[in-house]
Amino acid sequence: MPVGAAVDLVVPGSSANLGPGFDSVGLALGVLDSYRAVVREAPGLVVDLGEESQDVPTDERHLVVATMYRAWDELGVQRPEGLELVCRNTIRMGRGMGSSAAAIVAGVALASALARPEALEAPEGSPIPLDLDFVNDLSGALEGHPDNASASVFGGATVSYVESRDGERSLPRVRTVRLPLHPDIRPVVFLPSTQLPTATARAVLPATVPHAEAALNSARAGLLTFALTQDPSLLLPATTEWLHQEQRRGAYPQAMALIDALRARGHAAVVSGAGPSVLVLTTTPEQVQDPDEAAEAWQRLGPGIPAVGVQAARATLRTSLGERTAAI
Ligand SMILES: Nc1ncnc2c1ncn2[C@@H]1O[C@H](COP(=O)(O)OP(=O)(O)OP(=O)(O)O)[C@@H](O)[C@H]1O
Ligand SMILES: N[C@@H](CCO)C(=O)O
Repeated sequence: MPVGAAVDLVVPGSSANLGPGFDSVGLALGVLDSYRAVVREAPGLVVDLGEESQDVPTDERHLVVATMYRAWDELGVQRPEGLELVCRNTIRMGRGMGSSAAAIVAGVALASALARPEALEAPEGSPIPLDLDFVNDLSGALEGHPDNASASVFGGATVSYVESRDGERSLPRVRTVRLPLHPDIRPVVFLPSTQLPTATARAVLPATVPHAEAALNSARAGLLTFALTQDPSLLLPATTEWLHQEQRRGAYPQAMALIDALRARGHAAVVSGAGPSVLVLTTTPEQVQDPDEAAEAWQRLGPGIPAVGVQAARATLRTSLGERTAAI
């Protein structure tokens, strides 16, 4: 990989599950992480977390760096001796806003983009095309479930499924379709101050569910795609589910209390991903307020739904990352 190759990248966070679409349905959210990766002549790794940095390692264990190394291995590309990664993160970690999936998507996309000649030769600031299917496949495999990653890759609302585990490929193949979202749907997110690691939330899930409950869930998952695309008035019944929220209630009791209160008022409230954020899908966002503001300090966001996902461009090294990524 040539010294001087440089890529700027922006990737949205996401919500996952949306009720019955456990591990399959994703929704991109307008909360963005930005990265700059530069191949340096000086050997070694430099990770710049910025002033708002969250608590993550700055060596090869950094999730974006570790993913870049993994993606280069997968692509058969040799790692550069010198690498600088600048991170400007606004997706809060451990909240169910898809931070780890966005970091993995960023890592795969940065590695792919740096391996292309455009990363060195294209005019500064020009877009670098990405093989989004490759980014989606590897990101879903590394994350362990494709829902958040697919939304960060493609933007909008996504439904993902694994096509085969037949052993012909080293990775299962993730297939993703984008739903043509009804234009009136708006997300409202209630962000808590506390974190819940996804691994903890997954550890409390049962190994099996009764067949009758799986059948109920599958009906609502089908209804969810109709409500999201055709008829948002069905979002309340379409976001009822049987696979994960009740089973995790003990892991995020405040989130479930807020969801119960919002749903009792007719709002389609669900746990966002593995929690503990709460997502409400609505056509009347101004009517969605915390019914019990005293109970927990929720930060209310109206992030919008980006129509595109991860984007890369030849870095403009004279410009700071924040100024640059605003323009990608
Ligand atoms: N942008 C990032 N940069 C570096 N490491 C990250 C980043 N995002 C997540 N991580 C790592 O992943 C861990 C949190 O991941 P986790 O999956 O628990 O939360 P999440 O991705 O925010 O939530 P969810 O997957 O439910 O949406 C962090 O503790 C950190 O180690
Ligand atoms: N579908 C995942 C999303 C969190 O990463 C879960 O609920 O565990």
